[in-house]
Amino acid sequence: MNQSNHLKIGTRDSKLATWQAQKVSDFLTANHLANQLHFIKSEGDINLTTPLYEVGVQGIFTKALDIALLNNEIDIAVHSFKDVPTQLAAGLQIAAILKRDNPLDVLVFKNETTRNNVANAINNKTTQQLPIHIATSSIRRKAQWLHAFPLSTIDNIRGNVITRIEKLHAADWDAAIFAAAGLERLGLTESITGPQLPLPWMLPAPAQGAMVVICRENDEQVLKACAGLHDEHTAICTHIERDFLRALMGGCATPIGAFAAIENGIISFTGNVTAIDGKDEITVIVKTPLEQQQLVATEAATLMVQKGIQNIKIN
Ligand SMILES: NCc1[nH]cc(CCC(=O)O)c1CC(=O)O
Repeated sequence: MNQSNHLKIGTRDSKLATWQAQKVSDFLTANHLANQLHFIKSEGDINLTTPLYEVGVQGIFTKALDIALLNNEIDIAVHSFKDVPTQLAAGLQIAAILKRDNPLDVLVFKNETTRNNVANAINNKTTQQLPIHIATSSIRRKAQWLHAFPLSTIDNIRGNVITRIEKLHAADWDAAIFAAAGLERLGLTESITGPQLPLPWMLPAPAQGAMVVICRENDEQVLKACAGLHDEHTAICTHIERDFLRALMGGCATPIGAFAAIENGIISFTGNVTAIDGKDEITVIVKTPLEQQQLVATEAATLMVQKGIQNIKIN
């Protein structure tokens, strides 16, 4: 069959990336737009041993798909928005930002007893006394975790979501941190992963829980095809979070948390920077009417500077 008129959806071949690409594919199919998935390996998947923050370059998950788009090998790239560098590659644009799923981080435990001990320490505000051994390679998660649980030991863990669950059960860590959205998309409930504990006090990565569709600039066919996937409130919130990140000059490897939500026409934004040793942190909150969305990120970044962000050790 000649498939040259099919829209080609590029994706990494991890289960999560494939699930996300399939969601876009299903939408297009439901709208009678012929499409097919096209699998591409990324540097971020190939090098599994180096902690992400040491890899340094931005966009290790997105670069291979950017190149495939620019070379016309694919027409659409689907990503977790939090993995996309704040500066898109020249010649590319966002076609749609999907309605955000659960933005929280979740701790997955090997056993129930440790989960209960951690939950109790959080409820009773005695986290300062609880030593625990956890795994994450995100310096944002590491920093915020150490701030709450200073007696913890933290090890790096790499690999896709499924690999990390397997590593947790094979190693001697008590728990590992995941994005709830990733677990939920893959149907990884507690019966599969082991006991879970959502961490509402941990401020997510900018754009966590949201998916983005990227295409070539002015590709009217794709822009039109994907318009129905777009969620305006998610777009406003994630743009604020990413503008805040950009204003503080953070890449994917910075201990910066940011989350915005819109309720009754009011944007509530929280931004956080935590030192990598967990000792110092600064949190800012900005609330403005929806009409003033353009001001939020700059105002929050300015507050960060006023509160002394330059004294926080972030690398
Ligand atoms: N760093 C990889 C990554 N990128 C996006 C998600 C989850 C989905 C999302 O946040 O939209 C994950 C897995 C994780 O952090 O556990």
